[in-house]
Amino acid sequence: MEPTTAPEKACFILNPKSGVRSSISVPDLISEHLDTTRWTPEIIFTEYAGHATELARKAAADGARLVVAVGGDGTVNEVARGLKDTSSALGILPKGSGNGLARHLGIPLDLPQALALLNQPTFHHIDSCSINDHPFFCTAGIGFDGLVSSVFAKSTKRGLSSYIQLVVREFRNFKSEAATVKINDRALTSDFFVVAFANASQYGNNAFIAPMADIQDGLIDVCLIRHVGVAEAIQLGYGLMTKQIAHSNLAEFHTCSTVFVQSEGPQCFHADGEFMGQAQDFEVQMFPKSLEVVAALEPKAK
Ligand SMILES: Nc1ncnc2c1ncn2[C@@H]1O[C@H](COP(=O)(O)OP(=O)(O)OP(=O)(O)O)[C@@H](O)[C@H]1O
Repeated sequence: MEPTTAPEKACFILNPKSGVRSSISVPDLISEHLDTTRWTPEIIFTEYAGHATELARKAAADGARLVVAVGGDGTVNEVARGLKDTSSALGILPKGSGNGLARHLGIPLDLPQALALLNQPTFHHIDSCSINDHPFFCTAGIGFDGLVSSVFAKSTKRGLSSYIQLVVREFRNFKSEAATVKINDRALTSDFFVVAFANASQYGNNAFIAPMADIQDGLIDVCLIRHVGVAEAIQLGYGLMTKQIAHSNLAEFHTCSTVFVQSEGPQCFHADGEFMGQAQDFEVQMFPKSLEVVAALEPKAK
C-alpha cells in the first residue's frame, strides 16, 4: 500500500480589485482544480491595500505550508513580504496585467494550469531585495520608472495598452535629475533616465530590463540608462520587448549586493511596480534565498 500523508494547509489570498480578468471566479476554479488530497484550502479576500501582508503573516504563523497570492504584482509583493524568512512557501495565481514575478518563475498564466503546478509543487528558495526598506521581489527603480509608477497609481485604467499610452505621454514631460550611483566602490554620476534594480529579469508583460538576472544568485542586477531622446527611447522599448537591452549601448549593467544612490533632487521610486513615494537618498539591499516559492524554474546552464 502507498504511504498516505495528510493534506497540508494552503491559504489563498485574493485581491478582488486586481487584474483585467475580474469576471473569473477564482474560488470556483480552486474547488474545481485544486487537489484536496494534497492541500486543504482556505480562501480569504483582502479588504484594503496592505491587508494581504497581514493575512500572509497570520497564515504563516498558523502553520500554512503554502500561501497563494491571487492578483497582480502588487498583491504578490504584499503576500511575499509577509512570508519572507518563514517556513511557508509563496504560490501565485497570476491575475494582474503584468505578472512579472509569475512569468520569471515559470508559473503558467492560465489559472487551471497554475493550480496544476500547486498540486505537484516544486519548492525553491529565491532572493529578495529592498529599496529604502521596502521589500521587492521582482524589480524596483528610480527615475522615469518611478514617475510612471506614480502616475499609474492614480490612474483607474489597467492593461498593457493603457500603460503604453501613459509611458508615451509622461516621456514628453520627464526631466531627469543628476544622481550618483555607488556600486562596488565605484561612483557613477550622470543625469540618469532610469536606474533599475532587478532581482527577476522583467518588469512584467515580458518587458525584460535585465534578461540575465538570476533570482537565486544573491546579486542585484543594476541597469543604468542615461539621458535619452525620442529615437533612443524607441530603441530601448524595442530592446525591452526583444530581450536585447543588454546588447544596447544605451544601457549599462552591473551586479552587486548593495547599491547607494544620491540624487540632487527628490525622485519617485517604485518597488514591484507600486509607487513608494519620493526620496533623494536610496539604499538597495539583497537578502539571499529569503523566500520559498512554488515555481517551475528552468535548470541553470552548467
Ligand atoms: N481589497 C482591496 N481594495 C483596494 N485595494 C486593494 C485591495 N486589496 C489589495 N489592494 C491593492 O491593490 C493594488 C493593486 O494590486 P495588484 O497589483 O495585485 O493588481 P493590478 O494593479 O490590477 O495588477 P498589475 O500590477 O499587474 O497591473 C495593490 O497595491 C494592493 O495594495
